[in-house]
Amino acid sequence: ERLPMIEAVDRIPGPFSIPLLGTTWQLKWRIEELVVQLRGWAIYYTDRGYGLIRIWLGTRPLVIAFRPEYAKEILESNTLISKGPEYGILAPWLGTGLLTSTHEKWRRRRKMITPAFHFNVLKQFLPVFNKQCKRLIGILSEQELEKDLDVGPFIKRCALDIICETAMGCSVNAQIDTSHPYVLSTSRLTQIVFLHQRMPWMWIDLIWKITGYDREYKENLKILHHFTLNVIRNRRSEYRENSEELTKREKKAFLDLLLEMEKDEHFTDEDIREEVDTFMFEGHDTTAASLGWTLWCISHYPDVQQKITEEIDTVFGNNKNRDVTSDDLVQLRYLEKVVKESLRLYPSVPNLTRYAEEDIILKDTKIPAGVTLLISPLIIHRNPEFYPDPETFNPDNFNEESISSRPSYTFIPFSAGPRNCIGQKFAVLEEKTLLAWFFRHFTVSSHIPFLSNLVKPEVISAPLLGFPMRVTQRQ
Ligand code: HEM
Repeated sequence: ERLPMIEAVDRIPGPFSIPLLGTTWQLKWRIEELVVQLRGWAIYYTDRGYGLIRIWLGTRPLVIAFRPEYAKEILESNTLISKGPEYGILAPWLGTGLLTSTHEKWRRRRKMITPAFHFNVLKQFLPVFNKQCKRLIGILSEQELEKDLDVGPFIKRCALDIICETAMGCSVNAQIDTSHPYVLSTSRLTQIVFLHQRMPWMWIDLIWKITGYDREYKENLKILHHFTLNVIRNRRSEYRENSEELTKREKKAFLDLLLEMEKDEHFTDEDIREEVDTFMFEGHDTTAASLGWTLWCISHYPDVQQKITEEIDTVFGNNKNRDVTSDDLVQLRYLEKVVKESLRLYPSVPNLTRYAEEDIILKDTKIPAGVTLLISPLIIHRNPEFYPDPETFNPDNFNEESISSRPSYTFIPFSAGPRNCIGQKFAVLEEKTLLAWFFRHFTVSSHIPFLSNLVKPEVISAPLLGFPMRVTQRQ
């Protein structure tokens, strides 16, 4: 019964494919070249009037939507809410938490968890943001600043500390203890997940096992789950003993909010663990990548940096060490455009997928059940039809007039529709806070050509060269 599906898929245009290997043999091996190749196809097929192309990953059909109007139709759909099979590798780690669950379970959880991301809740996290960003500034100041510094790992550990404390209410102090087992396992797991997604032969159980990845994956998962479950159990027993006191507590982590929701719905430790692990997974690498790219962009655009520091100095005067407040963040409007523009050029999640569980019609194309639909923010965001000079970093792209001149779904770093990113406000607050600390203390510059730092579209958009730059203390 695969035959009608194969026929329907092959009615969609796409590069030459052969049985079994599909298009895989044509795909560029180096991941950063793959982006260039996909963009090439996007231009070739859109010039010929197509909005969709198909490729075969081995025997798995993938239909790529290059244009915003297709992205809109897919992402707004209330039925296309399941993720593609490449999320399968995340199942042992994240269970069926918010990112990976579907249907009724996802709907119920999404409704329950949404209030935990309300602005008033997020505001409570500012002290955590401030504490960790201040620590980052201290650590950066101690580095040898006479030569280029890769700021990536520093930012990543700061983001990890922030998400750990806001999600679980406890600290792993990754910024100080860089070899904490939880920190090492988290980063190794992300690498292994990507490796699995990228190499179709790893989908064969036997190969996955004999190469040793299966064992390594499980070992790291054990460390990670052990840690999260311990935190949850301790917290839960605190609640049992002293629930009133804790309900009144001002500084609450997401975990506390989940424990409070228990009154309405019984959660097992595992139910809570999958949500906490999901926040941990989704909530730090994404933000760290975005911040790294933002600094990369700024280090190449001194005029933008000038405007940022002027705005920051207007808000903070020369008070370098005062905590950032939510009022400050509202005033940092130019900085917000900078963050958005860097998410345009370098969306942390380069590709999104949905799985067609039944036959559907997209515009006038039949998509048979079994197809994975892929939307690439990375490619949509660099379409010259919507962004005249797409590879130039230009925060003015986010002036009101520019925004209103573009069709919808031309800027989707947080996805859109019912399954959009629940943490987007959290992410922007965190990023602005960190940048407000950073640019009160430092400036950045670079002698490496801007566009030579190609994007590696891994689970997140990783930089080919890291984020090396010259960091200078401000006088
Ligand atoms: C710059 C930072 C971030 C970016 C670019 C980003 C991007 C995204 C994107 C594109 C999706 C949709 C994924 C898909 O459809 O497969 C998503 C979902 C999600 N994000 Fe984020 N994210 C960021 C930060 C965060 C943070 C800080 C949190 C939590 C504190 C978070 C939690 C989630 C969750 C739970 C989902 C799943 C939502 C659902 O399916 O209902 N994200 N994010």
